[in-house]
Amino acid sequence: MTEHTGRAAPVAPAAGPGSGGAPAGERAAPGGAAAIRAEDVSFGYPGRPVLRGVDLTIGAGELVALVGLNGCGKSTLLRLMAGLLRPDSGRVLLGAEDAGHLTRRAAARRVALLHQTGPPVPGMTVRQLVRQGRYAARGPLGMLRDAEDEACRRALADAGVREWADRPVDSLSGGERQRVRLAMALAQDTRILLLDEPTTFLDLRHQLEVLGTVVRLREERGLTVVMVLHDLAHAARFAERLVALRDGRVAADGLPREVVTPALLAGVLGVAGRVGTDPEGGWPVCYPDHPLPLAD
Ligand SMILES: Nc1ncnc2c1ncn2[C@@H]1O[C@H](COP(=O)(O)OP(=O)(O)OP(=O)(O)O)[C@@H](O)[C@H]1O
Repeated sequence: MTEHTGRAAPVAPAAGPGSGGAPAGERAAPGGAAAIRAEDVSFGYPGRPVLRGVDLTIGAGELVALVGLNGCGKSTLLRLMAGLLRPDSGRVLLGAEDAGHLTRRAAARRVALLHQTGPPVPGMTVRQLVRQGRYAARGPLGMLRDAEDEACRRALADAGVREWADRPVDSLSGGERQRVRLAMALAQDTRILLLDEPTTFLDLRHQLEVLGTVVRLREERGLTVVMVLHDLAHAARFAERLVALRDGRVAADGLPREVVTPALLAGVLGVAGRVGTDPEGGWPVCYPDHPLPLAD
């Protein structure tokens, strides 16, 4: 994995995509293209409504952080964007295509989703697991394409896990496995990357390294990235746009320096606190104080 300086990609509001004064949801995407568009999306599990009328456009090339309390629907929204769930009403478009009409394989050629999975298959090596990320790129008979080995090699290197390629995944620590999951998602080689808590289990150093890698890959390859982060400091620093969900709805959407306020902390994240500005980087810095009772 390439070293990241720690001086994050100040996701240059002035020059970056998504900058400008318009509300983020209405902002024109770079080149005018929307990579993902959720249109009035509602979804629930049996007896449990989760998302209620979500309208959200992610422009091609944007780097967006999705934040919100546990259970507010962040992972569910990513699964809808990945075509793994179908909305009860509304629709999710990937480019011009309705994600709900795509086969799993077709969706996986467009979108890679890093998510928390169950325990690894005993004895399966890192290389074997990362190769599974190539399933959508294979032919219907599972024939390997020439590009497969190269894509896997590149994904192992990008995620910084090449040295573990021949180790069984079940012999790795939680943080090491998390980076292997990132490699598996990168091996899909898609233009859209959805990352559900990509820094879970990682020590601070590796959190910064993984987020730096995401920023770098997005810049180098023009990827569209939506990542769920619980660490608001990281969301504010590494993403150029922050979307907050509350009770299954978009409660805030905009540039981190506009959106990260004491009102967001209190009203959306249930925390009393102050917000300052990093003197060097210019991104917002939160000083959370104490939890607040959650309003219904
Ligand atoms: N497969 C499922 N069946 C039933 N309910 C589910 C299922 N998956 C999630 N839920 C419920 O849907 C709601 C939203 O879950 P989701 O995982 O999208 O939340 P989240 O915002 O990602 O939470 P967290 O921050 O804890 O990961 C929660 O109340 C959860 O219990």
